Amino acid sequence: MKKIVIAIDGFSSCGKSTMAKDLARRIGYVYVDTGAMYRSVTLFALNHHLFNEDGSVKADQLEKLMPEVNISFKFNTETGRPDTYLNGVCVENDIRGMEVSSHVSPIAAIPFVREALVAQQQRMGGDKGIVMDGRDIGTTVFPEAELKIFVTASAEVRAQRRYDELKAKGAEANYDDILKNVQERDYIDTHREVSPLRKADDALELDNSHMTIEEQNAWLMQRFEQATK
Ligand SMILES: Nc1ncnc2c1ncn2[C@@H]1O[C@H](COP(=O)(O)OP(=O)(O)O)[C@@H](O)[C@H]1O
Ligand SMILES: Nc1ccn([C@@H]2O[C@H](COP(=O)(O)OP(=O)(O)O)[C@@H](O)[C@H]2O)c(=O)n1
Repeated sequence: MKKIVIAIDGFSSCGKSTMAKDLARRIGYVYVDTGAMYRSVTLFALNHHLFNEDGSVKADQLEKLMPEVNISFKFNTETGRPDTYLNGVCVENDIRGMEVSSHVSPIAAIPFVREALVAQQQRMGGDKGIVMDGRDIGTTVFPEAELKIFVTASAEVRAQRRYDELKAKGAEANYDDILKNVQERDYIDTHREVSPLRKADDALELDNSHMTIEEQNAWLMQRFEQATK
């Protein structure tokens, strides 16, 4: 069967990677979490002290160091999902914590960061057979994707899901802080100049506020079947 590109965009913590990962596994496609790439650049910037006290980025210094940022993915057979590597080191846990979450949006608004990551993402999808999730996949990375999904859910529902996830991992979590972070990132992601988060005109919208994971996975599978029949 002809392979296609599947672009899944939407707001923070609404279940994009959960659905994307499940679909990729079921149909034998590669899954790419582009948020993990922006998170990895953020971790690199934190490790190199490239944030000013007011939270802004020392962009000139980061630009010089960008050639040293090498992001890759390796499939983890135990978890059944790809782990993210920054310069050869697995950073899967480090990039999911609140410190990276609260610094990632200004990094993702920098044009040279987006240019570098978008080019890498387009190379990864060159042979199709890929499910990619993020904010700008259907609008900028793969505007010609055969199937585009735009996922939403209320900010409160999303914050609760993220809170439950951090708690289950035994990590520190405060619901109010997470809600504030989700709302701040939504604002920055939708208002930045370069590739702001928005629904592509030809994307199918899914509000999964009141859906279970199984229901949304089944919904996506049906859309895939319709797109490839
Ligand atoms: N429909 C759903 N109902 C309840 N929890 C969900 C649902 N979809 C995803 N989740 C959970 O919400 C959290 C955020 O989902 P995730 O896929 O990481 O979101 P995103 O990739 O959009 O940031 C995860 O812990 C995931 O297991
Ligand atoms: N394609 C993408 C993916 C993520 N991002 C940025 O990276 C951040 C983290 O993305 P993520 O998908 O890991 O975020 P969550 O939805 O998991 O909270 C987002 O808040 C965006 O600022 C982006 O700008 N473009």
